[in-house]
Amino acid sequence: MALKVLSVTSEAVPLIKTGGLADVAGALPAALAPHGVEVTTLLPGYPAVMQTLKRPRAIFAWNSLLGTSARLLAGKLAGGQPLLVLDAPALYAREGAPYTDAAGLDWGDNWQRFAALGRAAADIAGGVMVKRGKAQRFDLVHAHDWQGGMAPAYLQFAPFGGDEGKVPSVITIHNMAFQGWFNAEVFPRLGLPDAAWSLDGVEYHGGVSLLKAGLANADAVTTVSPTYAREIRSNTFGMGLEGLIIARGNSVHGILNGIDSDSWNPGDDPALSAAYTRRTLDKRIANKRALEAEFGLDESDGPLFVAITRLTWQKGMDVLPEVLDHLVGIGGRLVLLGSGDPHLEHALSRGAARHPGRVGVRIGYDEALSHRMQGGGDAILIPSRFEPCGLTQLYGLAYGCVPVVARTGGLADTVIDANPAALAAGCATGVQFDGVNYDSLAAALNRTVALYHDREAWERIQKNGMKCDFSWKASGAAYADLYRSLTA
Ligand SMILES: Nc1ncnc2c1ncn2[C@@H]1O[C@H](COP(=O)(O)OP(=O)(O)O[C@H]2O[C@H](CO)[C@@H](O)[C@H](O)[C@H]2O)[C@@H](O)[C@H]1O
Repeated sequence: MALKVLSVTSEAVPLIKTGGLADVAGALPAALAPHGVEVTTLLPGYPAVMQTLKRPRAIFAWNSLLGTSARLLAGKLAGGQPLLVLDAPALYAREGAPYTDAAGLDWGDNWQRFAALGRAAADIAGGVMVKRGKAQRFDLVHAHDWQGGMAPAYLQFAPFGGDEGKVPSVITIHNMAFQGWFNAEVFPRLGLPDAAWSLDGVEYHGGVSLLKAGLANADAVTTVSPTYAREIRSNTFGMGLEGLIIARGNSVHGILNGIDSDSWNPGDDPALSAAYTRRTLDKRIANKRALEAEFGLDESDGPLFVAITRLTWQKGMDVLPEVLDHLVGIGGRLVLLGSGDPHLEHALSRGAARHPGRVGVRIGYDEALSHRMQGGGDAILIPSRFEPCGLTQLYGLAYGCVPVVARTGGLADTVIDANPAALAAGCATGVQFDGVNYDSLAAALNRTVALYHDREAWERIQKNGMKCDFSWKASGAAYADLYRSLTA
């Protein structure tokens, strides 16, 4: 019998995406299926999600889910896997982004929007739905980030059906920086017993943290790379939650993200002008020319850097504008696609205006363009200050767009620096540097440009990256093993 897992997430491709969480939550069902695990995804009913439901079927209704009426709709993901959508119009039927309004401010009722998601998950997993007289329970709940964090807390402190309904849970940290902290006033409205207002419960610094609620109460905690799993034991990366991570000891696991090798395959990618494999790398040049044209850059055989990113401090995007003059000075060019902090958007756009024909910036979000950039750029810049896993370096490896990365988190775990030993052994896949500041990034750019001009070495690096297997094969098996260890 397949193990039935309920994945509780606020994003999943292709339905709704603001970042990497969506890629991972969207890929998990297919990644787990070969291991005898049936993953059902539970998503909030944002307008973007509701629109995709074809003939939605209501399979359950709450009169009051934390004070609001809600229905559960059944649907299917693109791959045919089961999807549940929490249709609670008072919480989700609004214009704007999943977490913020049109002005970019957090929705004031985010505590309720995502506590309701957790409450619904605990009810569903505990068997609130009854089919032919039989409660439809799940074997395990897998919650993601702070938005899913209340599910383990409800399963622990207020399971549906009492102790009978206790279902084991896992929480995955995709980003420790977002902790879902709210004032103490929300506690009485969560429907939890007083015992939950405690060190082992949801209380955190005099308020409620949805992420802490999950970390303290899930049976296992995972994060998305082994290095980040170690880093979050320190205060720099743990961001206040390091003590709890240390206390959870061996229940904390680092499982690397995989990539969806069907959507990210340069040999068969409809977004590219020219498909190619590592055996036909010479065809890549057509994509580079197309990218230059798309961004209005001068045609050149020099290195073309790309960056595809949320524009935030995490991603080191405050350092990139500072280093632009240097990048251009050593013969490089850059095309950037991203959105986020308005100050960073301006700084980068100003940089592009200073270097016409050499630097192109597109502010916005564009999935197909991100593919064209991986397929036409020579190297992808990822100067993150912290990076739980990172996906764009994995896409870069698959596309022969050599990753130039800060040595942190999953970037440290997935890229082999082209140091003399790795070059001699013929196993380098990219460039790593330590510390995110002008000097370190400028030095990494110098090293990359020098490598680029050694055509033989560069091609070797590209091909090594393209040979790497960062599909979900190994990580799917690791999640399945973890689930089984908790349900045995
Ligand atoms: N403007 C744009 N246009 C088109 N596509 C864009 C884009 N900006 C970003 N993207 C895409 O969004 C995704 C971002 O992935 P990252 O791994 O960098 O995640 P992020 O920091 O959002 O997520 C967190 O969760 C993920 C998943 O666990 C971790 O890998 C990561 O380290 C952690 O910070 C990639 O698919 C990228 O191509």
